[in-house]
Amino acid sequence: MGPDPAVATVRVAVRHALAEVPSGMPVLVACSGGADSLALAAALAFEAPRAGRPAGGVTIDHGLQEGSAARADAVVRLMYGLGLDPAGSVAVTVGRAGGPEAAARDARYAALDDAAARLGAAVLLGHTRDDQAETVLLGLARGSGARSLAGMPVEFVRSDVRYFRPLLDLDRATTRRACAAQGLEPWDDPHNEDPAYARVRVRRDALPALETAVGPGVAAALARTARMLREDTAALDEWAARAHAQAGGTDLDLEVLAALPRAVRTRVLRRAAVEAGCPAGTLAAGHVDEVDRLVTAWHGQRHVDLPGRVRAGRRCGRLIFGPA
Ligand SMILES: Nc1ncnc2c1ncn2[C@@H]1O[C@H](COP(=O)(O)OP(=O)(O)OP(=O)(O)O)[C@@H](O)[C@H]1O
Repeated sequence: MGPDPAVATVRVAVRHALAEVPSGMPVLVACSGGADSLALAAALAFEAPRAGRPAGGVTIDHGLQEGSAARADAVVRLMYGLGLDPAGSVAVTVGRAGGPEAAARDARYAALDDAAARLGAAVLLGHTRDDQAETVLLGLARGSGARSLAGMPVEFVRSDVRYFRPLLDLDRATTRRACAAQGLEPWDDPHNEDPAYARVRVRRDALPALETAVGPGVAAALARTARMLREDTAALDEWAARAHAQAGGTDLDLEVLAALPRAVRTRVLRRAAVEAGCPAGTLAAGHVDEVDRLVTAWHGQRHVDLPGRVRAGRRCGRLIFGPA
């Protein structure tokens, strides 16, 4: 008899992801102990030896709840029990910048970067299609641009570490069933049920209400929207990279800029500002719009000051980014 269908589905997803990891590179699963990453850990433990690949796991103790260290130890034991080696926990200190969720995420990724870099490993994350749908819906409700509505990519690199999300096409019900079928007991983080978080309210109230209003399959539809937007934004980014090189780095030809569609021009302006030293995370849409007005609605305004002490101003038919 073959494995339970949910177990088989998660394993196939992991097998496909492993095929994308450079040969010989070890793989680490980031496991919180929740159903998604636990099902992912079990599938990795099954698939990695068959692919001839070393595989381990890491869990992060954010230290935000009572008993978190003991729970991290339990996740480590679970991972060893599955056959993942090495398996370890990393305790992190969560700061305050950007709010509690963002601070926990920053601390978690920094710790995952370190753990993976030490082993020269790639990292698997357990985000599912439901997480993707929530991200897109939150972005829509907040009026985000295409970059944000494009949701989470299946694969990305940060700090030279390759990250993969093998479960992005699977729903949460599948990971829960896969855990149950293998006798794995996931830990349900109370934060995931806390209505103080907008994401929890979207999961609990908004998505079910949408399903009632427009019919089943809303999460899959939102994930499809994200995938299409990701392709579109990748094309626009590529166009902007070429236009940026053509317009001239941090000293840009105003005529070339003015001839570009706004979606491409604002991307070029953003790139130029960052190249001149403006920290990418601090550059808001409003800043870029103000610089854009120097190009398309100039009526004598002198310059625009940007974060990172960068200044954009017009001179002799050029838009110049430099130190303020
Ligand atoms: N404490 C943690 N330790 C290790 N990895 C984590 C931790 N928290 C989150 N992750 C990783 O990030 C992914 C997404 O995080 P998120 O907070 O949405 O997950 P979760 O609901 O806590 O757990 P799960 O996704 O396993 O059900 C997880 O699937 C996991 O891969």
